[in-house]
Amino acid sequence: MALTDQIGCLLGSALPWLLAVTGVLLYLLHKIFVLPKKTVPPGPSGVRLLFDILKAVKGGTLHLLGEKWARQYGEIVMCRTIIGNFCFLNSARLVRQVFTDKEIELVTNDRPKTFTATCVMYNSKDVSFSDTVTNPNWLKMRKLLHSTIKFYGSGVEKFENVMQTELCRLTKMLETKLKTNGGMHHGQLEEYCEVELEKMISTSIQRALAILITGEEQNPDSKVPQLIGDFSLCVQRVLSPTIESVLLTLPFLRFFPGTYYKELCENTLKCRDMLIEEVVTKGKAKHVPGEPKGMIGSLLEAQMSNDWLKDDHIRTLILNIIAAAFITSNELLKSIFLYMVHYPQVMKKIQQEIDSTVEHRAPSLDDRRSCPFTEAAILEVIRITSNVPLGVWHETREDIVTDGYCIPRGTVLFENIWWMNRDPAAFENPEVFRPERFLDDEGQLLPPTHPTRWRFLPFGIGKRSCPGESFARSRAFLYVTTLLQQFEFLPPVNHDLLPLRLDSWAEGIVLELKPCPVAIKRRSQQPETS
Ligand code: HEM
Repeated sequence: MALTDQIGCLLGSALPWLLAVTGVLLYLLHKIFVLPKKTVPPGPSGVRLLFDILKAVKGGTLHLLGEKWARQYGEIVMCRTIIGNFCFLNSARLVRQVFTDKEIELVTNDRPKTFTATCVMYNSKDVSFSDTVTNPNWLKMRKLLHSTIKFYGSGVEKFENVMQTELCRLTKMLETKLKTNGGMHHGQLEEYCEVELEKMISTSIQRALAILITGEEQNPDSKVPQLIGDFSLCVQRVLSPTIESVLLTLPFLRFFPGTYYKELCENTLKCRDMLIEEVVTKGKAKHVPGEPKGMIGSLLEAQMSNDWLKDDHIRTLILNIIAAAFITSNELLKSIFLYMVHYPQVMKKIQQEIDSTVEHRAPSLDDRRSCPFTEAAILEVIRITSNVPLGVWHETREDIVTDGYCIPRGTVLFENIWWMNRDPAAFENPEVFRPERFLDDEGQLLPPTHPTRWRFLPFGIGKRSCPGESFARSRAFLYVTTLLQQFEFLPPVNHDLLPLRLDSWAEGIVLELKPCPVAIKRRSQQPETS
């Protein structure tokens, strides 16, 4: 055999070995020099992990598990399981970086697939639970939703008038209740009575929302306020992590006779369709071009100049606004008044501020500037209750690298609002209810650029941040000032006062305060009603 043939033969038989060794070497080099830059974030692992997650989802305590892991692993926590990857973002710095960094924001702001979007939101045609992939009109819809809420949400005369009229109705109703139910309180005959906080607040918000959306006064037989409450409650149930995860995995259960899932889905769709009929179909029939009434009117007006805006889009926009505005505001207001009962000294300070600035007239949104303590108290309730504890979940569309860690494509991202508001590195003595933490030395509200406010992200940040922040805070201000101007909120006499304990709030994407009776009493220096 010629020498060249022998070399060829030798090389031929050694080639696979050469390739294998080179491959291993390249892999090791890659592992040593490239992979460290793409290290997966720290986090729990092992056989118990999936069990712990499922148990927390079932018990509605995923935010508490997130808190435990944040304490254990730090700013970023990754859980890799056979059902998917979950990543907890545990600081404002990191949340800002992941959701607003120009290099990655386009791939960190999608939503994971949900049963709610598919089933309730007409096959993902909405804003809250869809994204640019599932809904090609998402960006245009989000802008429209923002302008609709903004126009009706803050500083606008119409919003203020509607809220003041509704609050006047609510205070009159409470006065009538006081007159008819007056009784003994602390040994003295006084006009006080017990009210069910949740009923009082939710009925009032339902009415106000009905007027803002339809642009019409609601006569006593209008079905809209009740439907707003019923639909929102159904969405809150479907969206609870337990139900949502079961229905997402086994969607056929919604057709399974005799199950809670079937009943819940049927009720949700029934309420949705009745609400759409009352608001959108009837609103369309009454709409006069050029004379829009309410939010539905302005959406119908926008439809005339936007070919892409179909009826399904208008329906989902209305459903998104109703569910988001009702559930969150309802929970926030209930929590605020419960905190007032537990912290009478804070209630008194708010009342003093109202007495000295608003005096006897009806509070207005302009008064926000001269009532910094009230504004701070509202922010402090938002902080301490963190009632949207893990935000609305995001999903990564591609692998991303942040802080040197690699978060793979398809990972569900949780903005760990619950922990961020409890992190002692962000808020001193976080477990203490102290509105002053949002005030400067002169008693003025800290500006949004101040480090304390910068670390406070209860409404999210970036492309998916809550478009209803201003709406929610303006509305809370009008409720708090109007009711505290006229009433004291006290512990109930015939029931125990609901304690400020973790288990006083039930699970959900928005934590829900349990039934909470409180007593009210007319303030001794009675301001005039408007
Ligand atoms: C205390 C009151 C509220 C809180 C704490 C709150 C909080 C949040 C949070 C954390 C998100 C998710 C942000 C993200 O994905 O990064 C969100 C989204 C949203 N909120 Fe709010 N919210 C409140 C009130 C409202 C109100 C009153 C409205 C409507 C008028 C509203 C409408 C929405 C909508 C439509 C989204 C989805 C936005 C999107 O997916 O692009 N929210 N909210």
